[in-house]
Amino acid sequence: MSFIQDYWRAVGEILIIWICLYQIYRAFKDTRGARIMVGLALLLMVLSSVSLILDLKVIWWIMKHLFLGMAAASLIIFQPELRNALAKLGSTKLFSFSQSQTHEFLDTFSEAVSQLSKKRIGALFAFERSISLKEHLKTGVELDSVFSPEFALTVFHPKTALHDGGMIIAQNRVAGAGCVFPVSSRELSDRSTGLRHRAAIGVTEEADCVAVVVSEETGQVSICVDGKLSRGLSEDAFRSKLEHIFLPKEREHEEKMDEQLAGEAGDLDGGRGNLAAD
Ligand SMILES: Nc1ncnc2c1ncn2[C@@H]1O[C@H](COP(=O)(O)OP(=O)(O)OP(=O)(O)O)[C@@H](O)[C@H]1O
Repeated sequence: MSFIQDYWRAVGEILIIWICLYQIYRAFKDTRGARIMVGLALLLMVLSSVSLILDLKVIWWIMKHLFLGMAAASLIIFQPELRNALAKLGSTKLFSFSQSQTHEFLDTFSEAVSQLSKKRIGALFAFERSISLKEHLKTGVELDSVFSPEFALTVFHPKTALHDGGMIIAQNRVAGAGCVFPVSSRELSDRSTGLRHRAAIGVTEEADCVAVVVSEETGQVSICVDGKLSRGLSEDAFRSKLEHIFLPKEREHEEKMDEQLAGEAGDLDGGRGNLAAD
């Protein structure tokens, strides 16, 4: 009986450890520090196995202490990702605005992006969420203005003083422009990715913000969340992605209604088919 209890406890422990390790792997696999950590872990595993098998006591002792060092190092290497994850845990509300206010803002914002794209005016926006973007505000000019398409077109016009850099939007207002965002140094599949797009990736890797890029070269519109860039979005796809991010509940509800209506339409067609067969 006690053997079975011990057996299940061991199985449970192994399962819990694997689930935790897998979740940690999933959360960090695309991050900048992941390769360093995987390399270090592999090196430590090989050295510890060799020292255990050959009974090399001094190396084993060093390995044991290095594990502790690695845990401390991971806190430093993954500091932005940990900050992000903890902020997500701590925040329950991303927008302190009513759904209708956010809806209105998204309409205005989509209109601005569409005009920027048609006119091929390069632009970069970062939407602040639970992690403050104050440190990036300091690199540009702090503002506190109502957002409008005309405002965005003026700021990003290539002949204005503020066009270089990104605009920060916080609480549906323009908090600053001409801000310098951290540029991601990650290796990207598309090697031609320029600095504006890399800055969008970089700032969303460091904070939980959402970045929107309009390419000056192609007019393409992209959204970046958690360092993942969705490029070349059509107007509809862009709008729907924005709603998914900022109005997730409303979007879910709409999708459910669509599915329900499609289902009902299918039932009706099926019914008609049966009647015809009869
Ligand atoms: N770190 C940064 N933070 C904010 N904006 C930046 C940063 N680096 C570059 N930019 C903006 O990007 C512009 C240069 O973009 P670049 O052509 O290198 O990028 P891109 O991704 O190819 O964009 P595009 O498709 O618009 O040309 C700069 O003029 C500047 O306004």
